[in-house]
Amino acid sequence: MGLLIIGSPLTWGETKKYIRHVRQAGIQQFLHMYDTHKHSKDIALLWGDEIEYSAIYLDHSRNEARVALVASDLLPSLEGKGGFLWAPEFADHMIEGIPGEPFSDSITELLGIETFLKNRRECLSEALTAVNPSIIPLTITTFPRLGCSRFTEPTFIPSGDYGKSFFFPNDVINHHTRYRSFEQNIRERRGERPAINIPMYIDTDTDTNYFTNQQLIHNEPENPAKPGHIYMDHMGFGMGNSCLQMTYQAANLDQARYMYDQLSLIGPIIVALSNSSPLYHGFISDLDCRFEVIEQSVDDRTRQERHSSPTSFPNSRYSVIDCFIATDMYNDMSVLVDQESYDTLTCAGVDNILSRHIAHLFARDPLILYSNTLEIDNTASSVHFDNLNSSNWNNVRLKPPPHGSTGWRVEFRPIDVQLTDFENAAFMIFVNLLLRVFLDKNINLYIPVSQMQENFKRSFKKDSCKSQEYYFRSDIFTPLHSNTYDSVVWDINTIINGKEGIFGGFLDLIREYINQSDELNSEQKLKLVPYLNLIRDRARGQLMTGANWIREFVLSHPNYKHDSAVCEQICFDLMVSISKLSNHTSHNSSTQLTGNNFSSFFLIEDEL
Ligand SMILES: Nc1ncnc2c1ncn2[C@@H]1O[C@H](COP(=O)(O)OP(=O)(O)OP(=O)(O)O)[C@@H](O)[C@H]1O
Ligand SMILES: N[C@@H](CCC(=O)O)C(=O)O
Ligand SMILES: N[C@@H](CS)C(=O)O
Repeated sequence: MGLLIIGSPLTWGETKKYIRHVRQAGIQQFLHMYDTHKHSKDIALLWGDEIEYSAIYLDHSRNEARVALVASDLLPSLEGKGGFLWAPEFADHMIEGIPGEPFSDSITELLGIETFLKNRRECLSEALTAVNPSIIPLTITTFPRLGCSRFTEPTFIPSGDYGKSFFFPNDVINHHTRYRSFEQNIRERRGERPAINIPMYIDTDTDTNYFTNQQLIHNEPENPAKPGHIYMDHMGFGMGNSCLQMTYQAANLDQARYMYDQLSLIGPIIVALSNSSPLYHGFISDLDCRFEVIEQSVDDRTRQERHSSPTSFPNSRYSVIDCFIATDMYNDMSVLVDQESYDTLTCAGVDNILSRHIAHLFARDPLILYSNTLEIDNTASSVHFDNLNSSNWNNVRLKPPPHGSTGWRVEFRPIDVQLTDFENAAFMIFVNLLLRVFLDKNINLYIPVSQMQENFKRSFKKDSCKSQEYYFRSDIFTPLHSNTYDSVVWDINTIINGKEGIFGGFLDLIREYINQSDELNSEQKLKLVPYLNLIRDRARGQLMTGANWIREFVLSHPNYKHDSAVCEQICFDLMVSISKLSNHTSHNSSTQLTGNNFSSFFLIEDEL
């Protein structure tokens, strides 16, 4: 959702004049929040999810599926509906669902998450049906034919204006000024339209020059499309994709910093288990995750910054983090900072590591500015801080307490949204329990940042749950400030399910934690099992990820021509199948995406 301000956004030309002002004010706003809350403690582990739903129009008369551009008009009437919060997202077919109030720190509450998600989907479904009975909410990460001809309902044609997309009409963007300004200002700062090139899955009859040979692109002074790649040229190809995010409130600032680092470190493992997005722009890709597509779609760096300048960022503003914030010991990447921000923070008493994190975020330019918030009381507002914090789209985000009773929060952001409520619930439960284990046992997952970044790269690849191995700390029980460490390279199955004599596995730690907790009775413990079995069986390679399932669906479709293309009929059938799956799957009815052996996971009380 991001920071939604009502007002008139400035153009990029105007915004540029205030960059230093925004940085200076943003740092003062951070310092105010920091000073007020640096000693806050014993705050409860509240948490909440964010799911980005897609409104999909199914045209049964033509067997075509399209994205339904309804969000801007629908959202006012959704306010408060069902007790949920509903928010806009970048594209007008996206609607974000958030709990009305954050969930509590009770483990018992986790048992109701799937029902909560089903109710939220049902609530949105009713609202969409009232607009048009042919529109349904799906939790797909990417619409497979995003950017192909007539992919929207109603139909819009790309304008063809200079610098704009050849494929993606700006009418697809949500009407809130935030999103339209992002698209324009990122493009203007960059100096040209985004160029997203994603490796294509190559089959026997694939035309690897499909995009390079397209007439419009071919006429460009320099062909931005790469052979053997799926080419996309608009921010919406990335930010039009959906994820599942979870936000956790920490007991205090130190714990938030620990959570930020550890959640970042487990990111690649959770990504590999949850990948759900192999299709882009009408083609099958060689990736399973949306992350690198979004990374390229919002890359606002100029050509010079991207290619040579040693004083500029090596990556996009949507990226994996470059430094940990609870310790410096594993920070082996050079980190660009805004020096003035860093000096102000350190002079005000913020330690070097946290100062560097904030000054690193502040080395990016603010992208959107509103004339009505330019001059603001820095002790009463965090608008300029949030401007930069919320447009550094990293795999994790530290969120300072804006007001009153809220604590320091950490947002876990890397994973694709799952096709079904059951799977989304499973990942919320798994990450939540794992985080509790980490806090309970002071688990130490640290490896160098460079190895964590390499893990992420591996986790985005095709079939990364089975085909890749990941750097992992060989002893995760070493004290957090111990200065000896060793990393090994393990597969996901070892990390999740363990290997005799080597590592017990994350699920074993969760099992031990649940068995020691007196919060759940035997029956309640059993209810957690199917969710954890999903994780167990994906890690074993016995259950497909969403990405595997989607890829197989396309490859085995009778209309598939071995050319890597996802035609209208395949796309329609896929959307219909996902709709059936998401409406009918419960953990004990599906054989496709869930496990069926519920009994032997936990030690049940009778057996204790
Ligand atoms: N005090 C809290 N502790 C933990 N989670 C919270 C708390 N307050 C809100 N959340 C959760 O944080 C998530 C994001 O909330 P919200 O949309 O209000 O924040 P935001 O800053 O606008 O988000 P984003 O960073 O995604 O733009 C939701 O899941 C919400 O339930
Ligand atoms: N849709 C984006 C996240 C947008 C946001 O920052 O909230 C993603 O899939 O990562
Ligand atoms: N969720 C993103 C989309 S651009 C933001 O608002 O920051």
